[in-house]
Amino acid sequence: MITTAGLEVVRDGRAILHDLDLAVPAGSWVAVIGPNGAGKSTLLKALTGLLPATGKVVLDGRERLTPRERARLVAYAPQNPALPEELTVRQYALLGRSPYIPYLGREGRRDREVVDSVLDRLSLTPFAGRRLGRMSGGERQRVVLARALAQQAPILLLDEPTTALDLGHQQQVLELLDGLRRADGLTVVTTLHDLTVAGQYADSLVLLSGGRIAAHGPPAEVLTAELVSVHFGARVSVTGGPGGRPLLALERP
Ligand SMILES: Nc1ncnc2c1ncn2[C@@H]1O[C@H](COP(=O)(O)OP(=O)(O)OP(=O)(O)O)[C@@H](O)[C@H]1O
Repeated sequence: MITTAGLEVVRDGRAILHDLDLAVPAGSWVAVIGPNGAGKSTLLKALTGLLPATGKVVLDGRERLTPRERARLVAYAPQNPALPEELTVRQYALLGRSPYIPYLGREGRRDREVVDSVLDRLSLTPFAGRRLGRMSGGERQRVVLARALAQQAPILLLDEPTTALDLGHQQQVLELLDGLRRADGLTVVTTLHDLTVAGQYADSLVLLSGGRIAAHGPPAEVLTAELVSVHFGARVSVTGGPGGRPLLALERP
């Protein structure tokens, strides 16, 4: 569903991503992990076409897409988007329907139904009429996700979708994403800082370090104490959890 070949991003004269070759199969969930500054957010932005990059990015077999085609194919939720404070939750989520609304047209019944359903699934219905400037950090993060999900695109690129969420809402969002990809065959790429969570939900992990792929594979192959020590400088113990998926715990030095 997503492939890159020789993907390179240079910003302010400095190479941020180097020669990345990636393949994300349709219907899979790939988590991009790595230390701060490794290039995770940059990779997601390059996949959306938001950043100038060299090399190839092929989405659903296509290298060239109009903005409208791209918006129907890829939904992207950035880490900390600037939100228009005066818009209500519902108005903001409706922006996700823009690729389906004719030029100079208005949203229709189907658009409103999709948005209502997404707000419901993210427990945002009680906030539908509330302005974004009056929402908490975690509530705003769920609204950003609601807009991305309302887009109903087959590829979801989510940058740290759960950082501001409490444990219950983290689980709700992660289970919702997992359910969507199983039911609708969505392809999901997320950056995630919580390595155990990444290993619990993703089919495969891409470990980025210094803008290069340091490891790529199933969670048990990437989440080893050695790789975590080398690339994060952290000491952890790794045990096998349900389904052989690794559980990591910090160890005091
Ligand atoms: N607009 C920019 N101009 C120049 N350099 C940038 C820009 N944005 C990010 N960078 C640099 O690119 C590198 C990768 O940044 P990126 O945000 O992709 O890292 P990340 O892996 O997502 O980090 P984090 O875990 O801290 O979110 C960093 O060294 C950062 O300083």
